[in-house]
Amino acid sequence: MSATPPPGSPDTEAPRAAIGRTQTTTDQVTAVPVKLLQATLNDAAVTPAAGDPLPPLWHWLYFLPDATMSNVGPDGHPKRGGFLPAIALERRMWAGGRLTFHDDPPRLGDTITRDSEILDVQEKSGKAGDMVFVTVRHLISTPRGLAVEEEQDIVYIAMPTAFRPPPPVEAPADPAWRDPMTVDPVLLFRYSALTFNGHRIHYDRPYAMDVEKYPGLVVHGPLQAMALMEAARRHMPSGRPASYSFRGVRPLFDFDTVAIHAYARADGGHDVMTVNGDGHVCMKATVRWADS
Ligand SMILES: C/C(=C\C(=O)SCCNC(=O)CCNC(=O)[C@H](O)C(C)(C)COP(=O)(O)OP(=O)(O)OC[C@H]1O[C@@H](n2cnc3c(N)ncnc32)[C@H](O)[C@@H]1OP(=O)(O)O)C(=O)O
Repeated sequence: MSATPPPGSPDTEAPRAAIGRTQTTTDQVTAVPVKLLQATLNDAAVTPAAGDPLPPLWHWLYFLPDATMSNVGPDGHPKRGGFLPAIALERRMWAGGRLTFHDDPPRLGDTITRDSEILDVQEKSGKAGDMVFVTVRHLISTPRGLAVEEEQDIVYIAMPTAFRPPPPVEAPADPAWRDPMTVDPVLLFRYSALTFNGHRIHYDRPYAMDVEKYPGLVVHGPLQAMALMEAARRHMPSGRPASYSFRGVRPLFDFDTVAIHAYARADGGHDVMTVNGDGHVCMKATVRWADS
């Protein structure tokens, strides 16, 4: 385990030396981000009140990165170094995650604590070339105890010279349900603002296209994961998600026509996925329901 270097200082150690590094942060579950995300997701939910439970995944509205402008890197994220290892590969993507939701969620008004640990740093070679996956575990607690266990996978890839999408994965036929999802630059801007995510691929088209070589603005992985979870909850109103896992398979863009497909699983859960206009899966997620 290594001590956390100051933000922006290059990690002189091997990236795997960061494994075991820990960080604890606290925050307050306030109403304004909840109201603004409801509006952003076109959700006509009632005004949030003290004591209301946060829907699953909505803890992503808290514990936001607060790097000063002088500590922001060229991609708009906090400069490399600090808690996360300073990976040299320039292009960062949110690759996936796994969550367990305990019985008593964070509630409006709670002071919440996030205990984070770098669980793994793995160099891999894939179709996109050399990659480094960093897995971070977050344990989210309220005054009543552990509420959410989460593992996040972040991937770093070399800056490409041209956009080379992963091989397409066709969405299976005959979904149990299929909902349209509208994505556009305003949605992406609002989600970036709500999560204080400065990554320029989501709102700065010249940067996204000229520097990272995407064909358009990239839809956030966490936004897709949330949209999939919200769709699953709409269709299963009496279900309580017990666990959730998701993986970004293919980038989704602001110009795409998007649908959310769902497929019932033999274990009582659902596979849900964002599917682009070509019928290709972009994010694939699995929700398992408590008591199913
Ligand atoms: C927020 C935020 C950023 C974002 O939101 S970025 C937008 C959301 N993320 C995406 O759109 C990711 C889309 N996915 C991809 O572009 C590709 O799947 C990816 C991640 C570049 C990998 O593609 P490859 O074709 O190179 O992968 P391979 O099939 O060759 O697999 C090689 C090994 O990597 C493992 N792997 C692949 N994808 C994932 C994944 N999503 N999560 C975890 N692991 C993955 C795969 O299992 C192979 O491993 P082996 O051990 O079997 O070698 C922000 O920055 O904050």
